[in-house]
Amino acid sequence: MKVGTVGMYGGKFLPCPHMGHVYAMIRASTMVDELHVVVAFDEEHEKKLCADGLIPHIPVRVRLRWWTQLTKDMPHVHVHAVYEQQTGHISDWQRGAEGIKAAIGKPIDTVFSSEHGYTDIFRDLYPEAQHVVIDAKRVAYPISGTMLRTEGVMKHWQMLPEIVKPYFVKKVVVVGTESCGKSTLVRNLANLYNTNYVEEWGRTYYERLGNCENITLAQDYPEIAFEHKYQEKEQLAKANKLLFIDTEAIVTQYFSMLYIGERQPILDEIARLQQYDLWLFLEPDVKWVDDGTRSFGEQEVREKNNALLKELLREFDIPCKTVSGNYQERLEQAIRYVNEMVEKT
Ligand SMILES: NC(=O)c1ccc[n+]([C@@H]2O[C@H](COP(=O)([O-])OP(=O)(O)OC[C@H]3O[C@@H](n4cnc5c(N)ncnc54)[C@H](O)[C@@H]3O)[C@@H](O)[C@H]2O)c1
Repeated sequence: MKVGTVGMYGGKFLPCPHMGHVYAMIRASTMVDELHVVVAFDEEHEKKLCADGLIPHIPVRVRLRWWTQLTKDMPHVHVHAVYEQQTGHISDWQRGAEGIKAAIGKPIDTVFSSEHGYTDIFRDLYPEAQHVVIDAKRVAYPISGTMLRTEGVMKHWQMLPEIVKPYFVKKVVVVGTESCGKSTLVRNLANLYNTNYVEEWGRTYYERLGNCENITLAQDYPEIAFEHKYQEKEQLAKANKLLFIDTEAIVTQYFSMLYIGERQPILDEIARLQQYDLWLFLEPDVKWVDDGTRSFGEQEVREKNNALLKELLREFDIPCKTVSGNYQERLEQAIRYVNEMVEKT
C-alpha cells in the first residue's frame, strides 16, 4: 500500500546492515515512490561503541558500499551517508535531520523506522511527515546491531545479507613444504566445518599446461599468486563462516627460490598485502608421498627446505601455529586452533 512519495529510512547500521534492516528497507520501498536510506555516522563515537564489542569498527564507507550493493537493482532507492555527531543530546538528532534534508534535497513525507519510541522526535524533526513503524517487535528477523557487536557475527550468521558475509569470513591458510599433507588437511577441515576451500593453484596451473612442474618459468609464479588470489575472492563469496586455503604468496615465493633460484619482489609485495586470520604451518614429519609432481623427497632436503620456508615466514612476522605428528594428530591440532580462533570472534 502506498503511503507517501518521498521516504527516509535512517540508522547507524553498525557493524553492518543485517536482515532486519534489509526487510524494513524492502517493505518501505514498496510504500513510497522513492526511498532514501541514510547511513548516519560519527566515526569517533562509533569506535568507542565498538571498543568493548567483538567486532572492530567498520568504516562508514564500507557500510555505504553494502547499502549501495543491496539496493543496486532498486532504481527508486537512493543511499546517502550523513554525519550526525553523537553526544547523547537531542540537538544531535536536530542537526542530523538538517543534514538528512540537505542530502535528500526535497520534502520528506514519510519517515520509516521500527521504533514506536521515535514517533515524538520525528514529529518535531519532520513535522510534514508521517512516521511508519515496520515490524516493531522484530518478528521477521529477531536481531539488532547491539547483538552483533556484543555477541559477534558467527552466532548470528543467518542474519547477515549474502553480500555482507564475505567481509566477516575467517580465512585459515595452511602452509608447508611439499608432501606434508596440506591439501588433505584443507579438504578435511572444509568438510568438517561445512564450508569450501581454495586449492593450491600451482598444481592446477601446471596441470593445465600438461604437467610441466619441472619446467617452470619465472613468470609462472606471479601468475600463480594472482590466480590464487582470484580463487580466494571467488570462494570467499560462497564461504560459510570460514574459508580454508591451501598455500599463499610466501609459499609461492619459496617455490620460485627452489625451482629457479629467484626471489621475486612482486611476490614479496603480494605477501605483504595479504591478510589471513589463522596460519597453520605443517611440519614435514609425515611420510613423503611421490605423486609424480614432487621433487624434493630426501629427508635431508625436506628439512633444509622446511627451514627456508620457516625463515621466509619469520621475515614477514607471520604468527604461525605449528601442526605436526600423524594425520590424526594433525587434524586434532588444526581443529583446536580453528575453534580457538572462532571463539574469539
Ligand atoms: N536525525 C535523524 O533524523 C535520524 C533519523 C533516523 C536515524 N538517525 C540516526 O540513526 C540512529 C538510529 O539508528 P539505530 O542505531 O536506532 O538503529 P540501527 O542502525 O540499528 O537501525 C536502523 C533502523 O532499523 C530498525 N531495525 C533495527 N533492527 C531491526 C530488525 N531486526 N527488524 C526491523 N527493523 C530493525 C531500527 O529500529 C531503526 O529504525 C540514531 O542514533 C541517529 O544517529 C537519525
